[in-house]
Amino acid sequence: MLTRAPIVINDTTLRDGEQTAGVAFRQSEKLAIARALDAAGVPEIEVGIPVMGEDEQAGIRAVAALGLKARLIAWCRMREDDLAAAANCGLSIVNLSIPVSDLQLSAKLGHDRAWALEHIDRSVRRACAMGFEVLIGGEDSSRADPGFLLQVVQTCEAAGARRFRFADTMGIMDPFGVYERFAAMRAATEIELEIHAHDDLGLATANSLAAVRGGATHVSTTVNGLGERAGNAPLEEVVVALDHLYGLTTGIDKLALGSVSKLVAEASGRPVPVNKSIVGDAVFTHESGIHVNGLLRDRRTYQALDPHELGRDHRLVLGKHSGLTSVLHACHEAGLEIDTPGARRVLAQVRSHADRTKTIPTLDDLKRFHHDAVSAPVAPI
Ligand SMILES: CC(=O)SCCNC(=O)CCNC(=O)[C@H](O)C(C)(C)COP(=O)(O)OP(=O)(O)OC[C@H]1O[C@@H](n2cnc3c(N)ncnc32)[C@H](O)[C@@H]1OP(=O)(O)O
Ligand SMILES: O=C(O)CCC(=O)C(=O)O
Repeated sequence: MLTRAPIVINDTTLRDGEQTAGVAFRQSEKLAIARALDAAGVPEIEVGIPVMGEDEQAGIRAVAALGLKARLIAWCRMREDDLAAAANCGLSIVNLSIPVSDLQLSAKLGHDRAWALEHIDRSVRRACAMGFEVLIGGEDSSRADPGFLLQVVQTCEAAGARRFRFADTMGIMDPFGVYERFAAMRAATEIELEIHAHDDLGLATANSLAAVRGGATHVSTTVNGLGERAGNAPLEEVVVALDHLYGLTTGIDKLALGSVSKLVAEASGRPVPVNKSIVGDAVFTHESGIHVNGLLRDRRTYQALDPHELGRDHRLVLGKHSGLTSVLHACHEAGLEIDTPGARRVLAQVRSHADRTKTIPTLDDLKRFHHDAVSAPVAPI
């Protein structure tokens, strides 16, 4: 367990989440998602990208007009036109993004490290003078020279930025590397540090936790892990893992995670896989005979998380891997009397049903198997 101040979640479903190829939220959906995140206790929401134009700005203004408790952030490139657009949106916090790897600095912007440091200093001061609270996004931080990155963070701090966001833009880091980079930044600066992890190697949540261990105060997330390519660190995973593994609170209501997930799945047109951690439909469903037998004796035998924490419950189903306990239990629950030899006959039918249909038998199926099993002639001794 870590003894620390609450970790602040900066949810970017409405910005990086919407950057998922093919996803576009209507204004009504943006408002509904913002409301749901706020009601769940998400303290920061990255609302959109003002420089995209009037429609995007209108959407951001509409979210701002909701009067939510959450702090709302506009994502900007580190450019004057982006800042001017943000000034049109009624928000007081901007995230100014600048690439910090040599590759992106030179290939995208045609500049070098010295220019970047000067540009950060100038841009932060300008944005502060415009009355914004300034957060800095270090795009491609994971491929930046580690020594240069510390200079970047110190330049942000000296110029008056409140936060530096380390973006593993390409999702190429592992938790050990992330921990080291955050520990080094933490030792070099007092400002807030945020991790923005992508999931290209399936490590976004693990990397976010490693960043927290290394000193991150803030974590970027998206609902259901929506986002560029393989997506971002999923809100639901980060919130539950921080709580379970480190005892760190985020102030987010775990009971709300399921409904927020459904809302975003629908609005994005990206269904949640049934086995998706925390919010997947099947993550508390058990078929295997040994597991069901254990769960019925003591839930802790095969319970990673208490589903009640998420407003859910275990579901025990019959299938190819069931054992006799499962069949006896299912029959009992359905009010069907059966003895052990009868249950063996039901089990044979359950297995054959699973092989043939690749589905979980319904209550009607079970009643039919039961009827066949109890009316089957008893084999002569
Ligand atoms: C890692 C991330 O997620 S970064 C966020 C990415 N999100 C998006 O791109 C979604 C929204 N983007 C858009 O709507 C458009 O790309 C806009 C409005 C930002 C820019 O549109 P356009 O002016 O048509 O530029 P275009 O998309 O062709 O190219 C991007 C420009 O941004 C510049 N740029 C990229 N990152 C930065 C940065 N951090 N700071 C300054 N300039 C940047 C590029 O060099 C390029 O500049 P150029 O037009 O002078 O060549
Ligand atoms: O620079 C930032 O603010 C982060 C941008 C981003 O989404 C990323 O790098 O993946």
